[in-house]
Amino acid sequence: MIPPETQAPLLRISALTKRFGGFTALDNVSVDIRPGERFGLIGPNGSGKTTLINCISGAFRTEAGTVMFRDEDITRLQPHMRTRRGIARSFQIPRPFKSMTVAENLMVALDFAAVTGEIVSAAQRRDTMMSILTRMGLASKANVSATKLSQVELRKMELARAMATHPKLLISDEAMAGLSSSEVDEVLDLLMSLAGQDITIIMIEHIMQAVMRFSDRVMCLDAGRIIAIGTPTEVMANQRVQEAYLGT
Ligand SMILES: Nc1ncnc2c1ncn2[C@@H]1O[C@H](COP(=O)(O)OP(=O)(O)OP(=O)(O)O)[C@@H](O)[C@H]1O
Repeated sequence: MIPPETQAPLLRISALTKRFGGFTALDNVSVDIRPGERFGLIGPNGSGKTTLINCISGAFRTEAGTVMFRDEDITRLQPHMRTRRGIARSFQIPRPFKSMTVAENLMVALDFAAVTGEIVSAAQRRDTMMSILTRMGLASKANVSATKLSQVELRKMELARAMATHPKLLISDEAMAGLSSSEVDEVLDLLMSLAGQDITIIMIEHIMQAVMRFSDRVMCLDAGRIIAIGTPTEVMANQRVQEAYLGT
């Protein structure tokens, strides 16, 4: 087996800088993320976490630096093309189509993800949809209106929609915010099981215990810069992290 640190990175971010007018939200950020890694991204409010994932997903153009994904330079690629390459993102606040059932919501995501020219029968699409819902523990909710879902079910559906694009890299943006501790465990278990299935996951999370349990490595941003990167234990013990993030 190839040791993880010698594998080619799935995602390589090099010297990335993002400015909003005169304000620098990301300042010369470089990091490699390995295939299969569970990567926690932390930092205080306004430190640049969302900006970084917007630069990875393509929502933001960058001023300088490059984003390489599976050895391809995707820095200038449109967001939907990055989705097709295998980058998916779940949003902190799920916005399902309220007039639709869970199954219909997922079908929309599957349609979006469909490769142009690929012929997939309705039965195949339905099978794919049901297998994703089963993986997410939502099979019994397939025909339920999205408006009837609980908060934790909505978060799972948001992850299911991201999974519909068959990602190699899944970026989970605060999927656990506002959930009870048992619900946090449910979503964490789900993300763990996805990570065990050939999916690399970047998890943005403010719930420290979840980050600690989930991550192989953690990176902490502060004011747009990386102040620490390493194992969860190393990062939590880092004095700059404690000062910046934990306010101690
Ligand atoms: N579209 C934008 N226009 C102007 N400034 C922005 C924009 N998006 C983010 N910023 C600024 O960039 C900085 C980083 O914001 P970002 O949302 O990336 O932080 P964050 O670490 O995700 O914070 P939080 O934990 O609160 O979500 C903040 O000062 C924010 O105000």
